[in-house]
Amino acid sequence: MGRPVIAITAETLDKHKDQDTTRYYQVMAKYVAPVVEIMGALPLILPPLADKLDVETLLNRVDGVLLTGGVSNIEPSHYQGGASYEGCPHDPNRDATVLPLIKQIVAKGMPLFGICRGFQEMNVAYGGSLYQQLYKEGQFELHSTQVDFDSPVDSLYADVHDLNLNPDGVLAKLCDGLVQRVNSIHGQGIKTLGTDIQVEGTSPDGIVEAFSIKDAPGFTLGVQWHPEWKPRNNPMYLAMWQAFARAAQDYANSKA
Ligand SMILES: N[C@@H](CCC(=O)NCCCC(=O)O)C(=O)O
Repeated sequence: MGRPVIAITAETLDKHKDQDTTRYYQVMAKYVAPVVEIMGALPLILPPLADKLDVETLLNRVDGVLLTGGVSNIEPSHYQGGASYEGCPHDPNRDATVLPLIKQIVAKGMPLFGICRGFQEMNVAYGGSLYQQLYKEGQFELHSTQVDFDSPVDSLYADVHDLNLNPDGVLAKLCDGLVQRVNSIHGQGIKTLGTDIQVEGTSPDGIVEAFSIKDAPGFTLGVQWHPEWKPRNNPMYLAMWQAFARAAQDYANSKA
């Protein structure tokens, strides 16, 4: 059997405003590494081409999709969230590419794994909404809601709070113990849950940290933290990549 192919969503980086000749489509290497090194899959970087992307060909060729994290935030118009706060970074190309894809991936039974921005994209695609600035709510101090990317990476990505798992969920079945530790690098968070979403885990202050899609025909998992960060150092992080790998291999085999 061939190795599965995993599409990995990229984000837009414009070196010069309004000049798409100096545009980059980029993915941090930490998202590619577990796809290659743990999953043994072939990574395919998916540029945010919006309606220029041939979705039918994409969905016929790949065996799983990884929705990456990203500094930019989903435009609040996608979840009736009012105006953006001043200076909020956006990536409209990424929104226009990823949001319409999500339900199609799930409907095909194709494995889907969403991380941080990717997790938020899954919630919004299913009709949910986000807090634009978690720290302004005053009750979610557990989260590094004003992320300082200049701090040393090992402290930026350190596990900082508990995760309470839903004992009936798919994530709990992958883990040894119902309380885990996770890192936290996000300024936004789930306000209302989309439809057909099963909560898999929450932080002690009540933020939804992990979910799956109810009754999905294939593997689905979205998480607010970063399991791509040193996944071999945290048994739950590793188990999640291994579960995604098994699902993608099964999906690839089913097409053969
Ligand atoms: N912008 C959103 C999502 C947070 C997120 O994906 N952070 C990733 C940062 C870069 C990385 O390590 O990949 C929010 O702020 O909530």
